[in-house]
Amino acid sequence: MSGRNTALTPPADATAPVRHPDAPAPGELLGAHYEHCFGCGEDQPHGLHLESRAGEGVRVTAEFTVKTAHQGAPGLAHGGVLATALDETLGSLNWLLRVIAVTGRLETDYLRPVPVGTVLYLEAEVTAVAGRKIYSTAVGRIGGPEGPVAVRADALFIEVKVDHFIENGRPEEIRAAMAEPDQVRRARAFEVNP
Ligand SMILES: CCCCC/C=C\C/C=C\C/C=C\C/C=C\CCCC(=O)SCCNC(=O)CCNC(=O)[C@H](O)C(C)(C)COP(=O)(O)OP(=O)(O)OC[C@H]1O[C@@H](n2cnc3c(N)ncnc32)[C@H](O)[C@@H]1OP(=O)(O)O
Repeated sequence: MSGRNTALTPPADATAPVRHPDAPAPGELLGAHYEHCFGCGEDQPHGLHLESRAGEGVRVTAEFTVKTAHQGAPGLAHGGVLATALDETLGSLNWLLRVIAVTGRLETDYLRPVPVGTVLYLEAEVTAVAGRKIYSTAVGRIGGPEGPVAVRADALFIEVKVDHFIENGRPEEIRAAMAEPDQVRRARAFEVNP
């Protein structure tokens, strides 16, 4: 094995990301894109209830509190749960670009154990865009927003059309989401994974 996968290195013709003019203002909470989302959904009892906030440029911050339900080893967060928190934070960057995109690749480094009860302070930014490919990176700190880095990730998101969700999602949930009377909530439900 020889280090990072080259699929996460932007190609030579990649460009700097551009914050959409209608992106939420820095400091604004982004809210859940779908109430049943495992990462951010407020009506998802098993979820992480991660809250992301717009930053400057194409950056976001988020906080995730590690609960007893998130354990892998006794008293420590499960690595897959931490990967989910990183994925969700990285996914919320798409809101600032105003594109719909799904995770194609997510590469995670675990640098320090994360005990139950910890608040993980996450920051993510888009580093480059090449056609449908969105390159991004994230860190998760413990002890405070300036604390030591416990986890980090690099990711490649791929832009998709809303049809991606309608064609691939289970009909029951698609119908329920389409029936949502609030237009904004209905649109946001299809921003990420079914
Ligand atoms: C209607 C509303 C409008 C408003 C929208 C506004 C804002 C949206 C904002 C906010 C979102 C908010 C919050 C998000 C929160 C959470 C995030 C969680 C995200 C997830 O948890 S999401 C679930 C897991 N995710 C999947 O469920 C994907 C399954 N997968 C597929 O559905 C396909 O696999 C797909 C679509 C990815 C690609 O398929 P495809 O046929 O469309 O495209 P294709 O294969 O041609 O790839 C095109 C180029 O990407 C390269 N590429 C592709 N995959 C790669 C990989 N893995 N590694 C390296 N490179 C890869 C190719 O090499 C090619 O590169 P090149 O063009 O250079 O050749």
